[in-house]
Amino acid sequence: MKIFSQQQLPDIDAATIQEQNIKSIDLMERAAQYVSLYLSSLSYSRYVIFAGPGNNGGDALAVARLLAAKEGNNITAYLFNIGKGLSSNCEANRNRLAECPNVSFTEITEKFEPPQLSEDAVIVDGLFGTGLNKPLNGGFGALVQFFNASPAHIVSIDMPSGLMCENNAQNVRNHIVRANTTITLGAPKIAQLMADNHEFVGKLIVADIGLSDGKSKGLDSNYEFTDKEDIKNIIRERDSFGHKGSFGHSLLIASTYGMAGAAILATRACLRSGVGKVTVRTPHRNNNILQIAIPEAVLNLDSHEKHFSSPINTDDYNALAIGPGLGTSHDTAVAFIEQVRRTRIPLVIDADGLNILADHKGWIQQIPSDTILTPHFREMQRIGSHCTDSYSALTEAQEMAVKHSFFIILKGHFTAICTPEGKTFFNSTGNSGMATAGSGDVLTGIICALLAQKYTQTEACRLGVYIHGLAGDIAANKLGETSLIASDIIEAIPEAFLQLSAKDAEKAPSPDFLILK
Ligand SMILES: NC(=O)C1=CN([C@@H]2O[C@H](COP(=O)(O)OP(=O)(O)OC[C@H]3O[C@@H](n4cnc5c(N)ncnc54)[C@H](OP(=O)(O)O)[C@@H]3O)[C@@H](O)[C@H]2O)[C@H](O)CC1
Ligand SMILES: [K+]
Repeated sequence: MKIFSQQQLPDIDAATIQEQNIKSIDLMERAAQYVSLYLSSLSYSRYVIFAGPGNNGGDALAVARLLAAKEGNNITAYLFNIGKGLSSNCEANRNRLAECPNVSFTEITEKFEPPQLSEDAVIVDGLFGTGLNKPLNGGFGALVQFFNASPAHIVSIDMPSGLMCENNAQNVRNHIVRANTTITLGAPKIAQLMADNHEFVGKLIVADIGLSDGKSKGLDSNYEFTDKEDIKNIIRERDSFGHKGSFGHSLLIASTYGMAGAAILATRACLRSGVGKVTVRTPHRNNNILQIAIPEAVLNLDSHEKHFSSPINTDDYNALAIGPGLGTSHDTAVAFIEQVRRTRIPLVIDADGLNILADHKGWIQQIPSDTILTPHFREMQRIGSHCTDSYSALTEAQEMAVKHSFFIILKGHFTAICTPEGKTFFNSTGNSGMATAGSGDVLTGIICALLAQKYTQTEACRLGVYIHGLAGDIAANKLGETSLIASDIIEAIPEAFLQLSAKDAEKAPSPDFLILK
């Protein structure tokens, strides 16, 4: 699913109207139908609707009318018409609502007497949507504070009012609605996917209102939201005649003595992700624990007892992941950069690999093109130079990906994959239970397995992040998010692949058919 910027949204509306031969007010009605359907599904009977002067307000007034058509709903609507007048569709919906008998409707042109709002009411926030062009202040700022202080449940239409579509660094945070739920129209907006805006967005629901994909107008976007359909187009069937060699050989360089768990988690995840063979390079003293924990893995022991100290030739391998539990001692850092510099196979750098780069920023220039880096927000802050919030971290990851020809996986609730071509893919799977020790090592193992199977870097990143999140969701469904640990994610990887693989799911249509393997 493509994500369009704020500037592009009016063009998408225009394309939709033209392609489907409808009027813009019909599109508004469609949006309002989705929102009112959702609101009716909540077990509230009192709805207090707040409409602004633009089309977001128009949506809200249409929602008020549609909700009023259902028996038993107690609807109050306020329209704030205090500036330069209303948009034409907002005005049309005001006129339609004025004819509706069972709505208490007030148009505010000057003074507003706020109603009593108790916890059994829903505030429907239709003040401002994607047309917001500066932070809210004055009366609207105070109105937002009134919403946020009330015990009522808040549902925002399209955007929590006051939130900008992309960059909110200069915004006034206490003048942004803190919604319980945001129903966004067509596709998510970039600001809604940023971790530090979660407190405003609440639960994010996307209403598919049948918008154009922009093709007819030649509109493209650098942002995409990866969904199940995209993944089904990426994932390949396994070659039935394949052998161990055809599914690739992954090399993992991981773990100091005392951190063997990182290597174990990454290796297990790698083995569960379809690779033919895995070799782990690790210090001597990790020998016994790794041999016992993962009998399927081959060990390549570093001569040093306790840490990675000397690089190896990677010619016999198809992909390398380096960093989980690796340590950051001087000896290891020197071996790390030597290893990375001489590597000519697809490469993933994670965890302590990123910490070493943070300690030696100049080394970033020496990392080969097409390397995958997997920082979370704090690691991105360490390897970058100017991230202060989620959006600036994303911007810096995008710039770094283009400048150095890297793939940067910025891990978070909506993990973002930034490519050398300037594209950003947001992931749609995963949950907060996955914010647990070792979860990143699992992702690194999965991606290394996919690279060894000759998925391109873009495919391996998108598929790997999706599978990792899906496995986390499957595990959380069984165990709950609170108790989830990294090993549970690995246990659920097979189920995640099963859910995505057409071949694995194929069943004989009747007993008259016998599907040969
Ligand atoms: N395709 C879709 O997704 C559809 C979306 N719909 C809805 O339309 C809105 C966007 O509507 P738009 O009219 O462009 O914008 P808004 O309603 O968000 O706001 C515009 C008005 O707000 C004024 N404004 C902007 N910033 C401020 C501010 N800080 N303080 C006060 N007033 C502000 C602006 O006035 P200006 O003179 O400043 O331009 C406008 O009056 C979208 O979010 C959806 O809800 C369609 O209904 C269906 C299709
Ligand atoms: K809104």
